[in-house]
Amino acid sequence: LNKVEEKELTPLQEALSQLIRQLQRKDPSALFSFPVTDLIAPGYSTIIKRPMDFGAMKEKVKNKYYQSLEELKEDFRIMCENAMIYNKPETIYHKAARKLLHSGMKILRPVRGNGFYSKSP
Ligand SMILES: COc1ccc(C(=O)NC2CCC2)cc1-c1cc(C(C)=O)n2cccnc12
Repeated sequence: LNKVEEKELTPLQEALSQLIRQLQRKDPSALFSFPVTDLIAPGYSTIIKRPMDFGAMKEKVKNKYYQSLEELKEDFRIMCENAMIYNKPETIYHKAARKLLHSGMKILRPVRGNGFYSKSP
């Protein structure tokens, strides 16, 4: 019988998944859950060179792309900064991104890599 082996999550994957869940609670309208398309945001793909969203971050955790907490933090920052670059300051998206960045950093800043996972010695 082909046994479906359940995917054991590594401690890092567990920690990163938990952090993303906490961060997503700060985005109740799910404006950052999925990729921004050129359809809803004209010219987006020409302006924003490194698109990022929570779905992509979860995929990267699943594929063991992240080697450290720092790399997740960087993607989170890029995601928020993209929204503050593309959307004018008075838009709900720019304001939501600024708010998300601040509340998200309160969650991520105190989280200490235990040294084992961070690349830098
Ligand atoms: C996955 O992205 C989205 C998903 C849903 C919505 C959405 O529900 N917009 C309604 C709230 C007022 C229209 C908006 C967005 C959205 C995010 C963004 C970001 C993050 O820049 N955005 C920019 C311009 C236009 N729409 C958006």
